[in-house]
Order: sequence, then structure tokens, then C-alpha cells
Amino acid sequence: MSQGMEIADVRLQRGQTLVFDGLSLKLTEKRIGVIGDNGAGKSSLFRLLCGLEQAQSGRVLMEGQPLLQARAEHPGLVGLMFQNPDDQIIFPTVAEELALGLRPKGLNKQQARARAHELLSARGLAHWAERAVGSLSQGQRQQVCWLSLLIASPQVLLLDEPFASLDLPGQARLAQDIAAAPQQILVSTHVLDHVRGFERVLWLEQGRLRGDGPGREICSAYEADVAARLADLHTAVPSHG
Ligand SMILES: Nc1ncnc2c1ncn2[C@@H]1O[C@H](COP(=O)(O)OP(=O)(O)OP(=O)(O)O)[C@@H](O)[C@H]1O
Repeated sequence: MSQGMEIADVRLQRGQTLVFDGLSLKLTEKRIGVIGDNGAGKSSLFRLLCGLEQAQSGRVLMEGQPLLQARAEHPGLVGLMFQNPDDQIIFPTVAEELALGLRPKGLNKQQARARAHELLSARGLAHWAERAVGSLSQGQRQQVCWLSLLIASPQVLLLDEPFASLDLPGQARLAQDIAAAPQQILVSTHVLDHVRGFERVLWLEQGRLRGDGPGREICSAYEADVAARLADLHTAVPSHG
């Protein structure tokens, strides 16, 4: 059985902030949601899991092997869809950006460009191929980021608030793509309905695991906690009038 990814007793400091202080998680389920307030550590967790961030202590493992070693031996193991498309997109045109993800698979430049065009055509987006990425809207750039990951097809997909800028049809399409993908996928989101049906959801609170279990149960617990905090706030600050 696959051991999946694991983080063990990780301590992560970013600048002055101690983000994780002894966080441990085994990640074997096919669909895992990650929820929690702003600053809870969702993006930091993803950055650790794809090797963008190095823990000060503790281990990040892929199939029992240190992540960085596993990645060096098998490029394309883990792919991150950044919260902000501008952190992800490197190339000037959409086709070039999509082609980039295919280079580790041994395709030459022309073959990679041809595959990028095929994917865009299959999605009714052939007219995007030569468009300057900078001329696309925020949501369209987010779609390009998703297509880049889809075409690169890493073993584990980390999607950091992937629905945030998408219109309703775009959200529905992405949800369908996620449901259909054969890979393991982790999704962080503030829109709980996107992960409520997942077999597992992690609720992070100030870098600690506040909840971990089936999506419906953990999303309800988080919603109840938010409602209680709002009620406390109203009690503490009586309205005038
Ligand atoms: N570049 C950075 N340098 C220093 N500290 C950072 C940096 N980015 C985030 N942090 C801090 O790390 C902690 C975790 O932030 P992180 O971005 O992982 O949260 P998040 O749960 O993804 O939040 P959001 O829902 O707002 O995206 C926060 O306390 C934040 O202030």
C-alpha cells in the first residue's frame, strides 16, 4: 500500500512567525481538504509538501523517502497550484506556459507545444494559445495554472485556493476535473462546499491541527466554531441604538 506523503514533528519558522511547532501528519487519502482561518498555515503546509519551504526541524517524506531526495530522483512527483497565479506563471504566452510542464517528461519543445495546443483545443480554448498571459483576467490566469498542472500530471496535486477567482462555470469545471483526476489531490479553500464531500479534511488553527476527519464532520465543526466566535464578538461589542 502507498505510504503517501508524511510530515513528522515539523517546526517551520517564516520570518518572525513560528508557523508549525511539531506538526505531524500522514497523508494517504486520495482527496484531502485543508481549511482554517487566514494565516492558519494552509499555504505553508503546501509549500512544505512541495519542497518550496524547508522545515527547521522534523521530516517531510514521500513514500518513506526524504522529499527532496525523492524529487531529485523523480521530477514531477508533487505539483503546486499557487494561490496567486502570478507566482506560478513564468512564460509570456499560454502555450509556452503549458508546454513547460511537459519538459520533465522528456518531450522536446515542439512536441510539448503541440500537446499544449491539443489540451487547449479539447477545452474550447484554442484561441488562448498565443495570448499573452498578462492579457488574461485573474480567473483566466488561474485556469491556466490548473491546466499547467493537469498537463504536467504530477503524482500529488496541491491546490491552494484554486477556486478563489473562478466564475461559477469555472468552479464547476474544476470540481469535475478534481473528481475525475486519478492522482492524490489536496485542496485548501475557504468555500467549504468544495471539500465537504472529501473523505478527509484537515482544519488548521494557528499552525495546529484543530480537526481531522471526514469532510462533512470537520466542515460542520469549523462552521460551528466560527458561528460561536461571531456570537462572542456580538456579546463583547453591544450594538448602539
Ligand atoms: N512570506 C512570509 N514571511 C513570513 N511570514 C509569513 C509569510 N507568509 C505567511 N507568513 C505567516 O505564516 C503564517 C501562516 O501563513 P499561511 O500563508 O500559511 O496561512 P494560510 O492559512 O494559507 O492563510 P490564507 O487563508 O490567508 O491564505 C501566518 O502567521 C503568516 O503571517
